[in-house]
Amino acid sequence: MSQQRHGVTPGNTPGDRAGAVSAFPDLPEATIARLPEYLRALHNLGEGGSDTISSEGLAAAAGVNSAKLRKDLSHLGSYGTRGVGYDVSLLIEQIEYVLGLDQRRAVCLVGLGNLGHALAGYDGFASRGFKIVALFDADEAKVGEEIQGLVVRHIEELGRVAVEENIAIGVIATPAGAAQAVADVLVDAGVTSILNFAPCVLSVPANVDVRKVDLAIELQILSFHEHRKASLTALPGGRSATAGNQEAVGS
Ligand SMILES: NC(=O)c1ccc[n+]([C@@H]2O[C@H](COP(=O)([O-])OP(=O)(O)OC[C@H]3O[C@@H](n4cnc5c(N)ncnc54)[C@H](O)[C@@H]3O)[C@@H](O)[C@H]2O)c1
Repeated sequence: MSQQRHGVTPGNTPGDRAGAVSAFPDLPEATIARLPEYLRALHNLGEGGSDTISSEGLAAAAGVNSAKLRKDLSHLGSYGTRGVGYDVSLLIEQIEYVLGLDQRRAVCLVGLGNLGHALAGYDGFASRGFKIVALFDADEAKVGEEIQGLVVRHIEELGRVAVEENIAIGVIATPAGAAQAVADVLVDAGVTSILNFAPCVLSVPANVDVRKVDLAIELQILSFHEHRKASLTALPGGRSATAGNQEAVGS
């Protein structure tokens, strides 16, 4: 889990223009985790030519329940128009504003092994507003290697490069045993957001946000659901499994 901070940003938010919110909203963690899903669905709808979308339509496109979606969007001061639905481009603007995606954030990646190579080669980050600007590894054999136009630098260069490149987010893809030391280097370099792929808990100061991605945990959660469904169908009278549910990885 991350330690999230959501400060108040005074001023003219898109929500203000819609006449709804007057300050930066303090959002529930679960709502924040769903906003990127809504955004992805809205971009797809917009590209498909939709100007407006009903809450049911957007909920279906995002794979969530429509009551949950309406509640989430009400936190942004977005209620849609009865009989019309939500304005797709306005809602994109509102969500991008709240997620801070109206600013491009520089990202560095530490650990260029199997996972690091895959992440460095993924072009989906740039299209969603994140640019990987620097790659670091501790292995001299990897330093100097070029991946997607970036040269892998030694981890010792991180402090200087983080300042030069104004790095906002550090991604850790090292073995678990090295992750805390890497997190310390990132924190010392002034990086206050970390995405950790290593299977370990990081200790960081209160002003640093950490998000952890662990696909093995997601598989274990699915394993629980498989186990539960099997136990339900095994009940006397053959009760069927409950309706499917979808959650984004990491939410
Ligand atoms: N989150 C997930 O779902 C997921 C999936 C796969 C792997 N992982 C984790 O991601 C991490 C990387 O996995 P991998 O298969 O790419 O490992 P890998 O061994 O192939 O690569 C690790 C890289 O980290 C570098 N490294 C080690 N110590 C370092 C340090 N102090 N500073 C900078 N770089 C350092 C190594 O030189 C190497 O290049 C592991 O912790 C693994 O458990 C997570």
